[in-house]
Amino acid sequence: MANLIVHGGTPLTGRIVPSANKNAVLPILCATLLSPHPIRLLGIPEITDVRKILEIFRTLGSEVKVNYATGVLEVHHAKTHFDPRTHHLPEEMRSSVMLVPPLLARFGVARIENDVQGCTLGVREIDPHVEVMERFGGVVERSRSHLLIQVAGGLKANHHWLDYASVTTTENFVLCAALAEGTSTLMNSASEPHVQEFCEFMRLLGAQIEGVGTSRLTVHGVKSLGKPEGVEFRFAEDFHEAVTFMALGAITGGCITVKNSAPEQFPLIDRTFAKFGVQVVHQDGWSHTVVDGPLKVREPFTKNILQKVEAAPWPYLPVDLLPIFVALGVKAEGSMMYWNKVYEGAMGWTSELSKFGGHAFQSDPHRIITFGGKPLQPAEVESPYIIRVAIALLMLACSIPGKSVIRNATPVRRAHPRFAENITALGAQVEWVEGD
Ligand SMILES: CC(=O)N[C@H]1[C@@H](OP(=O)(O)OP(=O)(O)OC[C@H]2O[C@@H](n3ccc(=O)[nH]c3=O)[C@H](O)[C@@H]2O)O[C@H](CO)[C@@H](O)[C@@H]1O
Ligand SMILES: C=C(OP(=O)(O)O)C(=O)O
Repeated sequence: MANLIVHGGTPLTGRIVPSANKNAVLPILCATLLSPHPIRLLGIPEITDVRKILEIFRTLGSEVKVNYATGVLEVHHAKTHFDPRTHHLPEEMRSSVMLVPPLLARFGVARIENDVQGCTLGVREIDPHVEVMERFGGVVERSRSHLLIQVAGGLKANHHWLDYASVTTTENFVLCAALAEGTSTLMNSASEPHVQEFCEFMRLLGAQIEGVGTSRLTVHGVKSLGKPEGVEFRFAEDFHEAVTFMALGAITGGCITVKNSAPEQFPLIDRTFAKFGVQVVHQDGWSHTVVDGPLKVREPFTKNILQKVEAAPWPYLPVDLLPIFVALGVKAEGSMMYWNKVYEGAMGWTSELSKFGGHAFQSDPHRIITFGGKPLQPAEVESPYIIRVAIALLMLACSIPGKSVIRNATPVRRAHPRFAENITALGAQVEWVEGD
């Protein structure tokens, strides 16, 4: 685990181009395994989860050439092989589960370890994924350490309706359906920007997908994916990172301008910023915040209710962004309620906020209330294993004059390449210290 040491109190200001969205990059990397032809990806971020997937590709015999300085990845799964007795998919990241469909499509067998984990946000279900595999003809065998999934005679198209709009289950459905025999439909599919970006990449490979961005996806199976001469795809900017940089500017009293090619995805995000007195301006492919005086929660017109931020599957505000707004709420004068409708274990870090002098109250597993604008002091805090909670704690540390320590900030490296370097260039004094 590594710690971040922060000397806060400097307004962060400048321009920055966000990196690619981890949650688009990971399913796209998994999708490359569906094709035996060369694939070139531009803008690949140097993050832990990418390294782990590339490592497994190399172990499987794929050709992988990556240059993180230029952001170019060339991957070619021509001589790839898979043996469930010796090849184990990485356990420390959720997206391992999206390697299963390509393995089933190409080798008829896949194995997934029992303990596949991601951020500690609560129960991360595996059942919806297993159900999808079974619907496509997978036969699942459970053992003490893993699940073995086999399919005889190719994947078979089907119609399925998810219990909830799960991001990676939707991506797994599309990964299975792309090469399945026949037409498949999925109801209650997820439609997050990263799901849409993943579907765009699948289309570039030749997948026939209708309904991208909606809750009903139709996929007409094709015989093969990719092109012998190769395909090239450039990742879009990560909206999580764009929001993070803008919020860092606003909380420190500075102004960070971020490249943003998709402002049409932002109306609800902009309205959420506005609840804290932060205006977002989108202009000529760039976005920045404008703050008039200290941050202040906007009073609702309805009497006797709390102002609130509700997070749920897209097109709601994404749950992964909630901690960023909690940091703003601790700083802003006034009260705000945050409602995480997805995870039951994502809000249990109010005690860390209180170490800064912040006042936050956890009302139930899904909700907290911030009573912001209290005097804050630097502190040594401990991040749970949740990417943007580590960042929310860092945001507060950057806004408070003096030295703070964010212990166990390592999850930041799962999603945001060169994060400390990037914010240093914007005026922050922050460094990594490898810890116990
Ligand atoms: C690699 C990747 O892309 N990870 C993202 C993906 O994870 P992931 O695809 O694992 O998240 P899901 O969309 O499946 O939802 C996560 C969990 O929430 C619960 N649930 C969710 C919705 C709902 O209506 N009811 C319900 O019970 C389930 O227990 C589920 O396990 O989407 C999450 C939700 O946007 C994000 O936090 C993760 O960053
Ligand atoms: C929860 C996250 O990721 P994962 O699903 O990979 O744990 C995240 O990106 O915030």
